[in-house]
Parts: sequence; C-alpha cells; structure tokens
Amino acid sequence: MTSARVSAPDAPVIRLRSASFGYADRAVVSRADLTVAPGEALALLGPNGCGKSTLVKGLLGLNDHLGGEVELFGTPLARFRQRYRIGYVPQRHTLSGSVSATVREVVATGRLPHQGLLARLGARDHQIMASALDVVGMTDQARQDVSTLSGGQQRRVLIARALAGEPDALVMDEPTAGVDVANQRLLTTVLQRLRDRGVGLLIVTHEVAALTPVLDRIVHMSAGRITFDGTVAEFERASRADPLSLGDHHHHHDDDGHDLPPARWVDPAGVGASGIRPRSAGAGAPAPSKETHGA
Ligand SMILES: Nc1ncnc2c1ncn2[C@@H]1O[C@H](COP(=O)(O)OP(=O)(O)OP(=O)(O)O)[C@@H](O)[C@H]1O
Repeated sequence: MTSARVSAPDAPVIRLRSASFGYADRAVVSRADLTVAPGEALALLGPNGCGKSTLVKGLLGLNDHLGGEVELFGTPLARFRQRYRIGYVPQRHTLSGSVSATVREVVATGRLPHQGLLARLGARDHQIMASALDVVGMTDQARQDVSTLSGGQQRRVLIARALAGEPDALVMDEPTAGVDVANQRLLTTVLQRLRDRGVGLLIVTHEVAALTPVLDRIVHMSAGRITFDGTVAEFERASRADPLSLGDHHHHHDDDGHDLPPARWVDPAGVGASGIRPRSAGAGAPAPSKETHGA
C-alpha cells in the first residue's frame, strides 16, 4: 500500500492476529485473534477485569500494543491515519471537568472530520446531529451544559457524538449502561441500520439481551484471553453446556457508581435464540452490500 487513504474495500474493519495489549509493558490481553467484517456486529463479553476494555482501547492505539498484529481497514495500526472512520464510545464518561460545553457542542465535534478547515456546520451537519441526539433521547437537553448531566446521560451524549461522525466502524464500551429500556431499543434499531449499511460494530457489553437482534457473533474473554468466538446461537448452546466458563457472572457498575445485579444470558423479553436472524457463520462470512439511506 502506498498511501494512507488506500485500504482494501473488503478488508475487515478490524483484524487482530495474536495481538497483546497492556499497560507499561504488563500484558493484560494476550494473543487475541479477532476479526470484524464490514456489516458485522460482534459483542465482546466476559467477567469484570478480564480485559475487554483493554482490548478495544488497544486496537484503537490507546494503550500499549505489546505483540501480534492489528489492522484497521486493512492498514496496520501504526500506519493507520483514518481514525475518524472509527467511532468510539468509551466506557467511562470523560465529559465533566474544566471545559464547559453544551450537549450540542460535544455532538458537533463528531462532525469535525467531515468539515473543511474552519468550515461552519451546514444543513446536513445539523440534520445528522439532530437525528443523533434524537436516537439517544437527548434532544431536549441539547442546550444544557454536559457537566450538569448524569453519568448515564453523558454516555448518551458520547454515543450521539460517535453516531454524528458517520463512522465505518463503531467500537462501543458498554453503550447501554445507564440508558433506559426505551432508548436501548432505539439504539438497537439504529445499530441494526448502521450494520445493514456496512458499518462494523464491536460492542463490549454486560447486557447482551438488549443487543441480541443486532448481533452476528459473540466473543467471550476470560483472564485476558479470547475463550469463545461464534454465532449467537452457538454461544447460547456453549454457555448452557459450560455455564461456569461462559455464563454471565459479572457485576455491572454504571457511571453513576451504582452496582447493578449480574446480567443474565436468558433474555427476559423472550427474544432468545429463536428471535435471532441467522446471518454470518463467522469471520469469513461475506459482508452485506452497502445500502444508501437518507441522512
Ligand atoms: N490504565 C490502566 N493501567 C494499568 N492497568 C489497567 C489500566 N486499565 C485497566 N487496567 C487493568 O487491566 C485489567 C483489565 O481491565 P479492563 O478494564 O480491560 O477489564 P474489563 O473486562 O473491561 O472490565 P469491566 O467489565 O469491569 O469493565 C485489570 O486488571 C485492570 O486493573
């Protein structure tokens, strides 16, 4: 490849080969193999502290890459210059602090890569921002200062900012934590639409039931290693057969500091495996073609 803009059109949006990540030379994630194809949605599950956030931060270059290969859109991480193509919703909100900004201003930063230098927001930018705010149910708070919002609301602002960037891949670290059921459903619908347009989704979650309609595959981690990678139905079978290794036995802590009860694999709404659309058989599955949708 000769230019940073060149990336193979059908290359996986994310590919890890035996990748290790950590902090200050201490490996937390070891020898991870993971592929996300365009238009494919993966959930990354595992108990607290097993390294899920470390893996997603690692593939974005936000901690130490200690071994193996990381490719984004076919380009090695070290040479990747199209960071704007990947929307990232971090686990902990980072919006409160010294700088004061309204919800709208934060979401507008998601449009920056699409604007020319010093360009003003155009009608299309406004439309995309409005729809991103709508999706997360924050339209009424658009003019509010983010420092006045709860942790859950700040997370929704971060989701809106990521959506406003119209990314080709979306990496979300527990996006549904602190989001009420109605907005979780709305978010799931939007994620489905993005996936159908060819966006690759990697979602760290403790609430897999809420996202089941979107998911193609589930990847499970334990103690820094990937211990399962398969379809949702395969995961459901495997976790029934081996609930100790693959069952949900983690605690969820939300941004407002509350400990939530452990999530359960069984979908309380009864969607279950029967509600799962069979799509991909794994990493090598063909990606659906990109549809064009209105903004
Ligand atoms: N910035 C950091 N510096 C050093 N160690 C860290 C850092 N962030 C995380 N760790 C360590 O890495 C390990 C894995 O943490 P990580 O946050 O990746 O787990 P997780 O699976 O995302 O957990 P949770 O489900 O609780 O969010 C933990 O032992 C944690 O203490």
